[in-house]
Amino acid sequence: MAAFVDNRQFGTHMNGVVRSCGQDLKPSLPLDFDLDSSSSDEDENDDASYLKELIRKANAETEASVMDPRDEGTADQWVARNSSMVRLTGKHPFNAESPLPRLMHHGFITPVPLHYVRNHGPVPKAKWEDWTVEITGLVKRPTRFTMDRLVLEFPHREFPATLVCAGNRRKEQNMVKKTIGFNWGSAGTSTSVWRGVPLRQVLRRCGILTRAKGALHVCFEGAENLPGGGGSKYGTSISREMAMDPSRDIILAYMQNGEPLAPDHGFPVRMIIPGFIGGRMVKWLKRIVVTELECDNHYHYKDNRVLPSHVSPELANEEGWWYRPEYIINELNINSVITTPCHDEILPINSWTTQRPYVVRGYAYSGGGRKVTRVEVTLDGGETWHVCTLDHPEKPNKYGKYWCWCFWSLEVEVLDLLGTKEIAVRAWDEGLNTQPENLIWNLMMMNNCWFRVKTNVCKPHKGEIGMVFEHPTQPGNQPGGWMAKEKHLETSQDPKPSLKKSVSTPFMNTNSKMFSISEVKKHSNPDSTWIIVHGHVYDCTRFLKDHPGGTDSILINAGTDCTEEFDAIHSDKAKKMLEDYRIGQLITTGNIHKIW
Ligand code: HEM
Repeated sequence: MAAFVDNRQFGTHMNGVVRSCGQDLKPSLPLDFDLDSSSSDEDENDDASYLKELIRKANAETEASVMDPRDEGTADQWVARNSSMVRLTGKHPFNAESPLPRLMHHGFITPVPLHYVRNHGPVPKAKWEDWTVEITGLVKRPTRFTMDRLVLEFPHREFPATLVCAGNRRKEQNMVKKTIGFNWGSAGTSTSVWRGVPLRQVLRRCGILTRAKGALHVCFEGAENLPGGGGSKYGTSISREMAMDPSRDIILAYMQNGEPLAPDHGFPVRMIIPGFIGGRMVKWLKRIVVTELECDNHYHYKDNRVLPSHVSPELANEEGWWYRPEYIINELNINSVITTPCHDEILPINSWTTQRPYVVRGYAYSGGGRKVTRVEVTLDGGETWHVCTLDHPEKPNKYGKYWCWCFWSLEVEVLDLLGTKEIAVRAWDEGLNTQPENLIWNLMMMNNCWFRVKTNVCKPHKGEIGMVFEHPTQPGNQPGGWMAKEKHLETSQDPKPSLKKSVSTPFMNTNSKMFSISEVKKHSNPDSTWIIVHGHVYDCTRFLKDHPGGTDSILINAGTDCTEEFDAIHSDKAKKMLEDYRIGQLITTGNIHKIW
């Protein structure tokens, strides 16, 4: 296998289109650049035909990206997206996951338009030829690389890696008690073939200083022009040990599934840190700073942490929980999900279906390169477990690390399914980590309890019986899932006011001025911004500049009823804050809108 891959075939990019620039492009290299040391141990497991085949398969069944009318009027109206993606934070910013069956249909490599997206703000309008990545801080040779220099001066690495948002499966947490995050279902994960230049080689080229000289952390800074949130850019850091560890395959990626990155995935360049949570893989990468201290960006501290269950946002602020290093999340935890049966699937019970086994299927992943070694399914609440068949389509790297999800399956007799109330799955990795039986609630993320699918008897047709399967939740504000039903049962039997009512009582404010919808519609600009939530009218004008979700996300809803979106996105704290902005109530054709 070639130790050094000539990148000149890649050429120059213009607005995401590859333009070959031939052999005459020979950028000058620094005098002390050591070609050999930067390439010899990195490229051994690049297997061109294996990667080509993965990419071919991923792109064989096209999944279109189109201009989505939902983006009209937002800063992202120029970004093409797949219309099946489930939007989790309203129109803007774009946070979305694929419907789970659609994601699974494509198997190992996810087509780019179906890859989950986590954006904190508008997508930067980047141009390949203008973009630079600056390497600075505790390095001997601070350098600003153009994209062409990055591509041409370093050997590339290319391999498949699964990305997971640390919030994957968060809606289950939110059903127990609202966290400060929005409702990810179980498709907050996807796999691509990524190509990029190794971070450690870039840092070595720039002469990263020694630990003794204080070079302990490597900070990544993106270009997002972010609203509120205490900082205008997304940023985070990892330790020097991780950044320089050759076994971790950390790259500055510029291609995904054989194409330049899509705007939503960080065009022209982003970090890929295999085995880590997506939140450390900064998109639209602008700067890498080597420092003595961890990155001081708002998102580095106030996001991507698992705090003890009793810690509320207020306590986290008062007692400084955000800043305790032991609660940071870097590597993914072990997780698995049942994908077949899918939610609402019906299995008719008849002489044909009972003659053959039903195949239960799903995905599993773990962090830090740890291989998933076992997946087990129980049909009796954990009394007995069936060991599933595993399919690991990836080749581990030369250090034995696994960066991708795997798939599992188990043949089950239909009559056994008929006798059960629940199918549950748990996975194990080579560190013998496994998933907890019950959800361990925390303020933010990393839910990995057993994934449970409930079964119920139903009548698919007259005179026929069948089984219907129910997943715990559905993503975003989509209704459905057994957790919602159980919560409803709990609250309807509870004589005390429900959580939702007790914490979301903007209505203690006795202002009862009445407004017609046409009056509200007039206030849809930055000078006067009104919204309707649950039949109440709010004037958000003075809050626009402070809104953690950005000015745009409120402005595009100004003058309208955005109850569904507001509820889907916000924490109880945010709902309480709304109280301060209430100015009255909505009149609907003579009736007062029903409250809550
Ligand atoms: C006065 C009205 C509003 C208040 C007080 C408010 C408050 C907040 C707060 C506190 C957050 C941080 C996350 C949390 O604690 O839940 C947030 C985030 C956010 N809000 Fe609002 N919000 C308001 C209106 C809106 C509206 C009308 C929309 C659009 C429907 C919206 C969309 C968002 C989005 C997209 C985020 C970012 C979620 C993320 O990326 O994590 N907000 N808001």
